[in-house]
Amino acid sequence: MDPIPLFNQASLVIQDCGLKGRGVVTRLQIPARTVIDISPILLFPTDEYTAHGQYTQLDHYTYRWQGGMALAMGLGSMFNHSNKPNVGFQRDFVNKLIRYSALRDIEEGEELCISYGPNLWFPDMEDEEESIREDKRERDTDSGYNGSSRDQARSGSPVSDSEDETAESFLGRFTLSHTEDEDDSS
Ligand SMILES: C[S@@+](CC[C@H](N)C(=O)[O-])C[C@H]1O[C@@H](n2cnc3c(N)ncnc32)[C@H](O)[C@@H]1O
Repeated sequence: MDPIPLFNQASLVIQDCGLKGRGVVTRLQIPARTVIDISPILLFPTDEYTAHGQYTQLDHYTYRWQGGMALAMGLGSMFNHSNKPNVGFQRDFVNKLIRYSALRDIEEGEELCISYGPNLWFPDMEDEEESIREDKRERDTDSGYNGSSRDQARSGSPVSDSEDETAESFLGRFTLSHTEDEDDSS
């Protein structure tokens, strides 16, 4: 798939991110704390989601929300997961939207990832991809090539925690049963 530029965010593209499927990549540097996107959400009430949504593709995309599960309309549904996210998000229950912002300076060519939290419902391919990149770097170094800017950016240091909410609130099928307890207690 050729990278698809986004009209409202000229520096961002949706592109094939290998084993993770499609993802969001920036073509320009993004300073820390920049608001990257504001996605309105579509709310699925708990009873509807429990009866139907959780058995569908929606379950790969929905966020935990007050009163149910929410689908982020726009970029919010396209961020892949990383254990070292460079994007944080905050849910705005009143206005029914999610704000995404840069947790650190992000380099040109980096994929923008959030954290889905500890309970993933798929094998995390980030490590796999990193080892593939590492192998490639070793081969390229042997051949005198120094690697692309993206390769270098992706091997950077871990991201520090942010006051932004991380994706303990991003839910997949295996964490659904915790939803209401956690929401009720907050
Ligand atoms: C919200 S979607 C992200 C967009 C998705 N890649 C796509 O092409 O539509 C979440 C899904 O992306 C994939 N995904 C996200 N992060 C991943 C990762 N680190 N490793 C493997 N798969 C990942 C999983 O299939 C997950 O269910």
